[in-house]
Amino acid sequence: MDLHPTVETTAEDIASMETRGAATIGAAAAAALRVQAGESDAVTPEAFRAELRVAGRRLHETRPTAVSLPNALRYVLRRMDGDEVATLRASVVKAATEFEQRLDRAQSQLGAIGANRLQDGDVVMTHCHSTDALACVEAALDQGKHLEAIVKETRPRLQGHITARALREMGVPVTLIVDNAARRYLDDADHVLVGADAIAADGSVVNKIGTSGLAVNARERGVPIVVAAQTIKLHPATMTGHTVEIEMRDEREVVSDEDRADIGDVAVENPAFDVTPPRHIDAIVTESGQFPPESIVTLMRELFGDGVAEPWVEPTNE
Ligand SMILES: O=P(O)(O)OC[C@H]1O[C@H](OP(=O)(O)O)[C@H](O)[C@@H]1O
Repeated sequence: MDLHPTVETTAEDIASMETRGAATIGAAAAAALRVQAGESDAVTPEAFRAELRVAGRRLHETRPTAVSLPNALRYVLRRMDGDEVATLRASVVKAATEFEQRLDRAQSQLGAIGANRLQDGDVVMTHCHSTDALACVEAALDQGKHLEAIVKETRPRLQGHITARALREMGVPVTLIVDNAARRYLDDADHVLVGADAIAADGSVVNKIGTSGLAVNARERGVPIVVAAQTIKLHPATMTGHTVEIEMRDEREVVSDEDRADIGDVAVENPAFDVTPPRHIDAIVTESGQFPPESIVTLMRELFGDGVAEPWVEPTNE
């Protein structure tokens, strides 16, 4: 069975974080399935279905935390339908395209909702780089509000630099700070605005490592913490008690081989994400409205029912 090279390249780019950010990963995975379907030379429907499932599995095994990835694969693979290769192909291509359109639409709807929380003259503190969070800022700017930003650099991968550049391009004055300076600068901030990689049924938010400490400090300083997250970030399996796996990345992201040799024999840990409990979050902004974290489970039930299978398992009841 041949996987299209695009699937392999997409998977490698996701694993290396060349392609990163929860929504972007989901979109890239859907696009890779579209290529696999479009270019497949499978001659039987069974072979075609099997090929798409293998592609889904390859894409899914790249990074474990951002639930947008399995949610995207599930969206596309569950709509794979037909008795012939041609119809199966068309169904996957259609679903992948539809998924990408929904993602874009959801992000702009979410932006408009999030923008209502931001007042003219406000200062937002950001952590990492979130396209959902930036959509809120962009929508507020479109409403004519003036905003400023304090941007945490976000060790070890420095996604704060991406955020700083994006905000500067929007015309927002940016102050870039090291992560350790966050508490000091919280007194100058009106909001902490972050994205999410996964949201659990109890309203816990899994986001870039450092988010939970920032949220605790923000609470203590009285600065509201807002999470901008499309519903694709809702983690359906947490409704039935599953926990979210936290990705552990290579220690060389934290310390170079040279520095490592210099320091000597120590353990280095590099978790990519942490969990912020619902009590430290003021609101989760989605395209369906903004929710106190404790009530997000209602939205999850509405969207997913009582639970879901893995994306590559053929549905039995649809
Ligand atoms: O979907 P959007 O809002 O763009 O990004 C959501 C989240 O994805 C990122 O993870 P990473 O940099 O891929 O590890 C950050 O944790 C960010 O908050």
